[in-house]
Amino acid sequence: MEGLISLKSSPGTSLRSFPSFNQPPNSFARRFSMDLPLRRSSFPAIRAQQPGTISPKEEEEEDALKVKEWEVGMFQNEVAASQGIRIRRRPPTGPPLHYVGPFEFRLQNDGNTPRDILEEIVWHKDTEVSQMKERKPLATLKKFIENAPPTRDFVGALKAAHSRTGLPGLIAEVKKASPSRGILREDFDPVEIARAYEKGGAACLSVLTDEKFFKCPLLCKEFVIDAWQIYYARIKGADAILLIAAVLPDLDIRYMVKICKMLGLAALVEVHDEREMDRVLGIEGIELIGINNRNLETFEVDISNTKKLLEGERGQLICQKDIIVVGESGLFTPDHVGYVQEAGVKAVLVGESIVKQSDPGKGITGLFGRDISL
Ligand SMILES: O=C(O)c1ccccc1NCC(=O)[C@H](O)[C@H](O)COP(=O)(O)O
Repeated sequence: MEGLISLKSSPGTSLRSFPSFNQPPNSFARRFSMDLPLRRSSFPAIRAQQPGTISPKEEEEEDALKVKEWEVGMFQNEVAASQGIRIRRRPPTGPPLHYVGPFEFRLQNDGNTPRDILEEIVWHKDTEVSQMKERKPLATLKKFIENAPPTRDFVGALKAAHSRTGLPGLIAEVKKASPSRGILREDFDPVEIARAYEKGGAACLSVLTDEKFFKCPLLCKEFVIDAWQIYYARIKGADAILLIAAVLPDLDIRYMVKICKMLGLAALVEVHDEREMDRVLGIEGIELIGINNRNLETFEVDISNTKKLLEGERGQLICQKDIIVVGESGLFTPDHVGYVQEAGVKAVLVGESIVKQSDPGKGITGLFGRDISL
């Protein structure tokens, strides 16, 4: 699965070959009719496994909301915009990334050109997922899942690390490069780095999900835009998956969280500002919230963002709901870790500061100011 490690455009493929090229925008109707059953009664598996997570009244309200959205024919971008989401989904004409021959080109305009890196990533992901779904339809993935080994307890591993060390449980990120920082490590051996993290005391790993060599539970760090990706991550060995509130409307998050539960995956729901935090706190069944200190549209990093989002009523609600908060991005020193811990996080997700070290395991000791493997 392509993730943060390989955020490159696919090699010169013509937009004509993309199956979704001529399809209408990703309306809820089209997407849910393809990926997920709509009606309440068509969710027996989810309901059977999740007794009591949602009251009948809430279910009715949820269904009414869905039907309403279908009736008024709201497209996903409109629903998303109404929730303050600035990221738009890929338009049917797609981004003008590929030109076919010297004489064919498309005029760029605001509607068919991504506004920022996150939007570009999401649009690219849309074409990539469409292609992958053609090769491996959902029905095929479901058959694999029937025989897949059980998932490891991602949230449990973070809690255990926190109680063992008194420090935030570490999700150590294996990444070669990032859009904001470029190449982080030339001699990139993901298996070796992950082993060093494990030895250095990481509770969990954030990594591409096609490797199965580690005891630590794995977070599939992806730009999830389609439920298909969750099934795919599960068969590739993920124990948890990232859902980004800046990209996904509430309804998508709700359904995706349910799918994660059904598949035994933890969902790390990532927020960056107060509005996203409030949206996510309004969704039932969320166990893990990541506060990203990096603005994914501007790349600005500010670790005081974690503190800001955990102050006052939001922090109290998070405690009441027993949600584990993960402080993400821009953590380089024991002071940084102490600062976000003081703000209320019980786990941290760290990439750059440890992946760049010649011994990433020792990088963890440097980050926490002591050996956390003991
Ligand atoms: O890191 C980026 O440049 C980036 C750009 C666009 C979308 C996501 C991006 N990064 C994801 C992350 O937030 C970080 O990989 C993760 O939180 C670790 O951050 P750090 O410790 O600062 O490497």
